[in-house]
Amino acid sequence: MAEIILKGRGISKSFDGIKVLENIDIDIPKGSFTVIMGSSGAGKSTLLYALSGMDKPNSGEIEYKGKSITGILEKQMAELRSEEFGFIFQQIHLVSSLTLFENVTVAGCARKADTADVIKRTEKLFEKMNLSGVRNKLPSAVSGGEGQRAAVARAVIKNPGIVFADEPTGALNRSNTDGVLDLLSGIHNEGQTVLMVTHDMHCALRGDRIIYLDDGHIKGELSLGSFVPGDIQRQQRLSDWLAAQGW
Ligand SMILES: Nc1ncnc2c1ncn2[C@@H]1O[C@H](COP(=O)(O)OP(=O)(O)OP(=O)(O)O)[C@@H](O)[C@H]1O
Repeated sequence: MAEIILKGRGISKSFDGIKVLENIDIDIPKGSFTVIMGSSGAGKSTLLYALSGMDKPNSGEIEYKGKSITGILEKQMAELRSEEFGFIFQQIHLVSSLTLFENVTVAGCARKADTADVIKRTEKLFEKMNLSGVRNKLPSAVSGGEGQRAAVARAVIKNPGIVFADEPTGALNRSNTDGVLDLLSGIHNEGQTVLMVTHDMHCALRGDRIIYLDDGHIKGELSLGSFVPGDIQRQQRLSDWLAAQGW
């Protein structure tokens, strides 16, 4: 059985006295591509933020690589997020005054990083992500798809333990969406653990495991196996399963 890289137990979260997450238990196996689905307002992003240490749950325990991260100081949590976690959001948060290439190398040059190695790895990522031609452009001068592909490069430059993606294609058209999804499938095939929130079935098909959140609870879980482009049966399985969840 795969190692559990991230574990949540009894996670609850309320906003203004309204329960959004209620006693959630969740395991993220190393190397998995887990997708959290559910209707709007089900608590998907709240769960992702709690698991990634971006927001604190009201109660519950979270373990990363076997160690509790629940009670750690904010400074240590910030270090953990910076060193071990990669993030991709719907809105592309690149530094507007830096080129795409600089955005990625700056993120990669954390403590103890070898600058020459970071530059070499960024060049490789840019080649793989079809970004070499726009590497010296500012974020404002590239397309949404190019910007989001650079954001994926930035998320993986430090070889994070987990990449957290919150609706990473929510602001993109279909062709740019597929470009970003192909990158996510690519990094997953290379062994990267990915945890993605989406409300889009087309995106969810990339996951090997789907969790359905409903009214603050995990209602169901589907094991989908590896993604194969154009697999009609996979689409049907997911679609039938989502319908059974009340999607
Ligand atoms: N910071 C906050 N303050 C108050 N309420 C919040 C906050 N963040 C989330 N909520 C509320 O918690 C509920 C769950 O929000 P969340 O963003 O986790 O849902 P979601 O499933 O990701 O929805 P969507 O698919 O629409 O993004 C919603 O009712 C939302 O309004």
